[in-house]
Amino acid sequence: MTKAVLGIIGGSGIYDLPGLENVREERIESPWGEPSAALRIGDIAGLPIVFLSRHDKGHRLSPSDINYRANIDCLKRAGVTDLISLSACGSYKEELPPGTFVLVDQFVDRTYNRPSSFFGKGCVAHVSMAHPVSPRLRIHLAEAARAEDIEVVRDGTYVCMEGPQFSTLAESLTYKELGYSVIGMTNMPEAKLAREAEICYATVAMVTDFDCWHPDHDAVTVQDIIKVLTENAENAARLVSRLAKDFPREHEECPIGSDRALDTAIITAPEARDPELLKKLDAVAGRVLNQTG
Ligand SMILES: CSC[C@H]1O[C@H](OP(=O)(O)O)[C@H](O)[C@@H]1O
Ligand SMILES: Nc1ncnc2[nH]cnc12
Repeated sequence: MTKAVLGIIGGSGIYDLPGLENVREERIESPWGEPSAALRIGDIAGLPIVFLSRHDKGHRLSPSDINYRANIDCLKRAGVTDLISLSACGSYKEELPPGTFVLVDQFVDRTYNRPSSFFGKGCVAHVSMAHPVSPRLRIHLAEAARAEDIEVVRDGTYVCMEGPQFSTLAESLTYKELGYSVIGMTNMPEAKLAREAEICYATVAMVTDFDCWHPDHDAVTVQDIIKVLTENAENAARLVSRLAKDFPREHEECPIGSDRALDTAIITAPEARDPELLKKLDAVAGRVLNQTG
Protein backbone atom coordinates (compact mmCIF):
# COMPACT_ATOMS: atom_id res chain seq x y z
CA MET A 1 0.00 0.00 0.00
CA THR A 2 1.27 3.48 -0.91
CA LYS A 3 0.42 6.47 1.26
CA ALA A 4 -1.57 9.11 -0.64
CA VAL A 5 0.20 12.45 -0.98
CA LEU A 6 -1.88 15.14 -2.64
CA GLY A 7 -0.10 17.70 -4.80
CA ILE A 8 -1.74 21.02 -5.60
CA ILE A 9 -0.46 23.28 -8.36
CA GLY A 10 -1.86 26.77 -7.88
CA GLY A 11 -2.28 28.77 -11.08
CA SER A 12 -3.16 32.42 -11.67
CA GLY A 13 -4.45 34.04 -8.47
CA ILE A 14 -3.46 31.05 -6.31
CA TYR A 15 0.04 31.64 -4.98
CA ASP A 16 -0.54 30.00 -1.61
CA LEU A 17 -2.93 27.47 -0.11
CA PRO A 18 -5.03 28.79 2.78
CA GLY A 19 -5.85 26.00 5.20
CA LEU A 20 -2.50 24.25 4.76
CA GLU A 21 -1.18 23.42 8.24
CA ASN A 22 2.24 22.60 9.69
CA VAL A 23 3.82 24.17 6.62
CA ARG A 24 7.50 23.97 5.80
CA GLU A 25 9.12 25.31 2.64
CA GLU A 26 11.44 22.99 0.81
CA ARG A 27 13.63 23.74 -2.20
CA ILE A 28 14.13 20.42 -3.93
CA GLU A 29 17.02 20.07 -6.39
CA SER A 30 15.98 18.73 -9.78
CA PRO A 31 18.20 17.52 -12.63
CA TRP A 32 15.64 19.20 -14.90
CA GLY A 33 16.46 22.70 -13.66
CA GLU A 34 14.64 25.28 -11.58
CA PRO A 35 11.04 24.65 -10.53
CA SER A 36 8.64 27.59 -10.36
CA ALA A 37 9.02 27.99 -6.58
CA ALA A 38 9.89 26.22 -3.35
CA LEU A 39 7.42 23.51 -2.40
CA ARG A 40 5.13 24.26 0.52
CA ILE A 41 4.71 20.98 2.34
CA GLY A 42 2.12 20.48 5.07
CA ASP A 43 -1.19 18.81 5.72
CA ILE A 44 -4.93 19.41 5.76
CA ALA A 45 -6.95 17.25 8.15
CA GLY A 46 -3.91 14.97 8.44
CA LEU A 47 -3.56 14.36 4.69
CA PRO A 48 -0.04 15.19 3.44
CA ILE A 49 -0.21 18.02 0.91
CA VAL A 50 2.49 19.50 -1.32
CA PHE A 51 1.68 22.91 -2.79
CA LEU A 52 3.49 24.52 -5.72
CA SER A 53 2.77 27.96 -7.13
CA ARG A 54 2.98 27.62 -10.92
CA HIS A 55 3.78 31.25 -11.71
CA ASP A 56 5.49 31.90 -8.33
CA LYS A 57 4.57 34.71 -5.94
CA GLY A 58 3.93 37.99 -7.74
CA HIS A 59 3.16 36.05 -10.94
CA ARG A 60 6.79 36.17 -12.04
CA LEU A 61 6.63 33.42 -14.72
CA SER A 62 4.77 33.43 -18.02
CA PRO A 63 3.26 30.13 -19.27
CA SER A 64 6.13 29.57 -21.75
CA ASP A 65 8.78 30.27 -19.08
CA ILE A 66 7.53 27.71 -16.58
CA ASN A 67 9.85 24.72 -16.22
CA TYR A 68 7.10 22.08 -16.27
CA ARG A 69 9.60 19.21 -16.16
CA ALA A 70 11.31 20.54 -13.03
CA ASN A 71 7.92 21.16 -11.40
CA ILE A 72 6.67 17.62 -11.97
CA ASP A 73 10.04 16.07 -11.10
CA CYS A 74 10.13 17.95 -7.76
CA LEU A 75 6.55 16.93 -6.94
CA LYS A 76 7.47 13.31 -7.70
CA ARG A 77 10.56 13.57 -5.46
CA ALA A 78 8.30 14.95 -2.71
CA GLY A 79 6.22 11.76 -2.95
CA VAL A 80 3.12 13.19 -4.67
CA THR A 81 0.82 10.40 -5.88
CA ASP A 82 -2.20 12.48 -6.93
CA LEU A 83 -2.02 15.95 -8.43
CA ILE A 84 -4.67 18.64 -8.82
CA SER A 85 -4.11 21.63 -11.06
CA LEU A 86 -6.08 24.76 -10.16
CA SER A 87 -6.23 26.81 -13.34
CA ALA A 88 -7.86 29.95 -14.66
CA CYS A 89 -9.42 29.58 -18.10
CA GLY A 90 -11.59 31.22 -20.74
CA SER A 91 -14.94 29.65 -21.68
CA TYR A 92 -16.34 28.63 -25.08
CA LYS A 93 -19.82 27.89 -23.86
CA GLU A 94 -22.62 30.20 -22.80
CA GLU A 95 -23.55 27.66 -20.11
CA LEU A 96 -20.05 27.88 -18.57
CA PRO A 97 -19.98 31.50 -17.34
CA PRO A 98 -17.24 33.05 -15.18
CA GLY A 99 -17.19 31.42 -11.76
CA THR A 100 -17.97 27.92 -13.09
CA PHE A 101 -15.51 25.13 -12.23
CA VAL A 102 -15.00 22.58 -15.01
CA LEU A 103 -13.55 19.14 -14.18
CA VAL A 104 -12.09 18.68 -17.64
CA ASP A 105 -11.59 15.14 -18.94
CA GLN A 106 -9.77 15.92 -22.20
CA PHE A 107 -6.99 18.19 -23.44
CA VAL A 108 -5.94 19.48 -26.84
CA ASP A 109 -2.30 20.57 -26.99
CA ARG A 110 -1.61 23.63 -29.17
CA THR A 111 1.64 24.57 -27.45
CA TYR A 112 4.89 24.56 -29.45
CA ASN A 113 7.55 26.23 -27.37
CA ARG A 114 8.05 23.96 -24.34
CA PRO A 115 9.89 20.70 -23.66
CA SER A 116 7.06 18.21 -23.30
CA SER A 117 8.72 14.94 -22.31
CA PHE A 118 11.24 13.62 -19.80
CA PHE A 119 12.24 11.01 -22.34
CA GLY A 120 14.15 11.34 -25.63
CA LYS A 121 17.51 10.47 -27.12
CA GLY A 122 18.90 7.52 -25.15
CA CYS A 123 15.65 6.50 -23.51
CA VAL A 124 12.50 6.70 -25.61
CA ALA A 125 9.08 6.18 -24.05
CA HIS A 126 5.54 6.49 -25.38
CA VAL A 127 2.88 6.71 -22.69
CA SER A 128 -0.83 6.66 -23.51
CA MET A 129 -2.60 10.00 -23.28
CA ALA A 130 -5.97 8.68 -24.50
CA HIS A 131 -7.48 9.47 -21.11
CA PRO A 132 -5.30 12.23 -19.68
CA VAL A 133 -7.26 12.81 -16.48
CA SER A 134 -7.63 10.39 -13.58
CA PRO A 135 -11.39 9.60 -13.38
CA ARG A 136 -11.08 8.81 -9.68
CA LEU A 137 -9.72 12.28 -8.91
CA ARG A 138 -12.55 13.84 -10.91
CA ILE A 139 -15.08 11.91 -8.85
CA HIS A 140 -13.48 13.00 -5.56
CA LEU A 141 -13.43 16.61 -6.79
CA ALA A 142 -17.09 16.46 -7.87
CA GLU A 143 -18.09 15.06 -4.47
CA ALA A 144 -16.09 17.73 -2.63
CA ALA A 145 -17.71 20.45 -4.78
CA ARG A 146 -21.18 19.10 -4.06
CA ALA A 147 -20.46 19.05 -0.33
CA GLU A 148 -19.31 22.68 -0.50
CA ASP A 149 -22.12 23.85 -2.79
CA ILE A 150 -19.69 24.88 -5.51
CA GLU A 151 -21.02 24.81 -9.08
CA VAL A 152 -19.04 22.27 -11.12
CA VAL A 153 -19.40 20.71 -14.52
CA ARG A 154 -18.10 17.14 -14.57
CA ASP A 155 -16.43 17.05 -17.99
CA GLY A 156 -15.11 19.18 -20.82
CA THR A 157 -12.20 19.72 -23.18
CA TYR A 158 -9.41 22.18 -22.32
CA VAL A 159 -7.42 23.50 -25.26
CA CYS A 160 -3.96 24.67 -24.26
CA MET A 161 -2.52 27.53 -26.32
CA GLU A 162 1.07 28.75 -26.19
CA GLY A 163 0.26 32.36 -25.26
CA PRO A 164 1.11 34.64 -23.63
CA GLN A 165 -1.16 36.66 -25.92
CA PHE A 166 -4.85 35.74 -25.79
CA SER A 167 -6.48 34.20 -28.90
CA THR A 168 -7.46 36.06 -32.03
CA LEU A 169 -11.18 36.19 -32.81
CA ALA A 170 -10.67 33.63 -35.61
CA GLU A 171 -8.92 31.22 -33.22
CA SER A 172 -11.57 31.73 -30.58
CA LEU A 173 -14.41 31.07 -33.03
CA THR A 174 -12.60 27.99 -34.37
CA TYR A 175 -12.13 26.46 -30.90
CA LYS A 176 -15.76 27.17 -30.08
CA GLU A 177 -16.87 25.58 -33.37
CA LEU A 178 -14.74 22.52 -32.61
CA GLY A 179 -16.72 22.01 -29.41
CA TYR A 180 -13.93 22.72 -26.93
CA SER A 181 -15.13 23.87 -23.50
CA VAL A 182 -12.33 26.04 -22.12
CA ILE A 183 -8.93 27.51 -23.00
CA GLY A 184 -5.81 28.07 -20.95
CA MET A 185 -2.05 28.27 -21.38
CA THR A 186 -0.56 25.88 -18.83
CA ASN A 187 -2.08 22.42 -18.54
CA MET A 188 0.00 21.09 -21.39
CA PRO A 189 2.63 19.75 -21.18
CA GLU A 190 1.95 19.53 -17.43
CA ALA A 191 -0.61 16.72 -17.84
CA LYS A 192 1.70 14.79 -20.21
CA LEU A 193 4.62 15.05 -17.81
CA ALA A 194 2.50 13.98 -14.84
CA ARG A 195 1.50 10.89 -16.84
CA GLU A 196 5.16 10.13 -17.65
CA ALA A 197 5.94 10.51 -13.95
CA GLU A 198 3.07 8.12 -13.11
CA ILE A 199 1.23 10.75 -11.07
CA CYS A 200 -2.58 10.79 -11.30
CA TYR A 201 -3.62 14.21 -12.61
CA ALA A 202 -6.83 16.24 -12.69
CA THR A 203 -7.62 19.87 -13.39
CA VAL A 204 -10.12 22.23 -11.93
CA ALA A 205 -10.52 24.72 -14.77
CA MET A 206 -11.99 27.83 -13.19
CA VAL A 207 -13.70 30.06 -15.71
CA THR A 208 -12.69 33.72 -15.55
CA ASP A 209 -13.96 35.02 -18.92
CA PHE A 210 -15.63 34.23 -22.25
CA ASP A 211 -12.42 34.64 -24.29
CA CYS A 212 -13.24 36.91 -27.28
CA TRP A 213 -15.90 34.94 -29.24
CA HIS A 214 -18.84 36.18 -27.18
CA PRO A 215 -20.79 39.03 -28.80
CA ASP A 216 -21.30 40.72 -25.40
CA HIS A 217 -17.69 40.39 -24.20
CA ASP A 218 -15.44 41.57 -27.02
CA ALA A 219 -11.79 41.22 -25.84
CA VAL A 220 -10.36 39.57 -22.70
CA THR A 221 -8.32 41.73 -20.38
CA VAL A 222 -6.18 40.78 -17.38
CA GLN A 223 -8.11 43.38 -15.34
CA ASP A 224 -11.41 41.61 -16.00
CA ILE A 225 -9.84 38.24 -15.20
CA ILE A 226 -8.40 39.44 -11.88
CA LYS A 227 -11.88 40.50 -10.71
CA VAL A 228 -13.13 36.92 -11.05
CA LEU A 229 -9.91 35.26 -9.85
CA THR A 230 -10.34 36.33 -6.23
CA GLU A 231 -13.76 34.72 -5.86
CA ASN A 232 -12.61 31.60 -7.73
CA ALA A 233 -9.57 31.36 -5.45
CA GLU A 234 -11.76 31.41 -2.34
CA ASN A 235 -13.93 28.62 -3.71
CA ALA A 236 -10.85 26.67 -4.78
CA ALA A 237 -9.43 26.82 -1.23
CA ARG A 238 -12.74 25.51 0.19
CA LEU A 239 -12.82 22.79 -2.46
CA VAL A 240 -9.29 21.62 -1.66
CA SER A 241 -9.95 21.62 2.11
CA ARG A 242 -13.02 19.45 1.64
CA LEU A 243 -11.22 17.21 -0.84
CA ALA A 244 -8.40 16.69 1.66
CA LYS A 245 -10.79 15.86 4.52
CA ASP A 246 -12.53 13.13 2.53
CA PHE A 247 -9.55 11.90 0.48
CA PRO A 248 -8.52 8.23 0.93
CA ARG A 249 -5.35 7.99 3.03
CA GLU A 250 -3.98 5.13 0.92
CA HIS A 251 -3.36 5.87 -2.74
CA GLU A 252 -6.11 4.14 -4.73
CA GLU A 253 -4.91 2.30 -7.81
CA CYS A 254 -5.82 4.35 -10.89
CA PRO A 255 -8.50 2.56 -12.96
CA ILE A 256 -6.91 3.81 -16.19
CA GLY A 257 -3.36 3.00 -15.10
CA SER A 258 -1.97 6.57 -14.76
CA ASP A 259 0.13 5.38 -11.83
CA ARG A 260 1.62 2.51 -13.86
CA ALA A 261 1.96 4.35 -17.17
CA LEU A 262 5.59 3.34 -17.69
CA ASP A 263 4.93 -0.40 -17.40
CA THR A 264 4.47 -0.62 -21.15
CA ALA A 265 6.01 2.63 -22.42
CA ILE A 266 9.81 2.38 -22.64
CA ILE A 267 10.98 1.06 -26.02
CA THR A 268 14.74 1.68 -25.93
CA ALA A 269 16.70 -1.54 -25.38
CA PRO A 270 18.61 -1.59 -22.05
CA GLU A 271 21.99 -1.69 -23.87
CA ALA A 272 21.06 1.37 -25.99
CA ARG A 273 20.09 3.57 -23.04
CA ASP A 274 22.07 6.71 -22.24
CA PRO A 275 23.37 6.51 -18.63
CA GLU A 276 23.27 10.32 -18.29
CA LEU A 277 19.59 10.47 -19.18
CA LEU A 278 18.86 7.49 -16.94
CA LYS A 279 20.37 9.40 -14.00
CA LYS A 280 18.01 12.32 -14.64
CA LEU A 281 15.09 9.90 -14.78
CA ASP A 282 15.81 8.51 -11.29
CA ALA A 283 12.67 10.00 -9.69
CA VAL A 284 10.27 10.01 -12.63
CA ALA A 285 11.03 6.50 -13.90
CA GLY A 286 12.92 4.92 -11.00
CA ARG A 287 10.12 2.44 -10.35
CA VAL A 288 10.59 0.76 -13.74
CA LEU A 289 14.26 1.53 -14.46
CA ASN A 290 15.43 0.04 -11.16
CA GLN A 291 13.60 -3.22 -11.71
CA THR A 292 16.03 -6.11 -11.96
CA GLY A 293 15.63 -9.14 -14.17
C1 LIG B 1 -3.91 35.68 -15.87
S1 LIG B 1 -4.90 35.01 -17.12
C2 LIG B 1 -3.90 33.96 -18.15
C3 LIG B 1 -3.14 32.90 -17.38
O1 LIG B 1 -4.04 32.26 -16.45
C4 LIG B 1 -3.98 30.86 -16.66
O2 LIG B 1 -2.93 30.33 -15.88
P1 LIG B 1 -3.09 29.11 -14.87
O3 LIG B 1 -3.49 27.91 -15.67
O4 LIG B 1 -1.74 28.93 -14.26
O5 LIG B 1 -4.15 29.51 -13.87
C5 LIG B 1 -3.71 30.77 -18.15
O6 LIG B 1 -3.29 29.47 -18.50
C6 LIG B 1 -2.68 31.83 -18.36
O7 LIG B 1 -1.39 31.40 -17.98
N1 LIG C 1 -9.33 33.52 -22.41
C1 LIG C 1 -8.25 32.91 -21.97
N2 LIG C 1 -7.36 32.38 -22.86
C2 LIG C 1 -6.25 31.74 -22.40
N3 LIG C 1 -5.95 31.60 -21.11
C3 LIG C 1 -6.80 32.10 -20.21
N4 LIG C 1 -6.78 32.10 -18.88
C4 LIG C 1 -7.86 32.74 -18.44
N5 LIG C 1 -8.61 33.18 -19.47
C5 LIG C 1 -7.98 32.77 -20.59
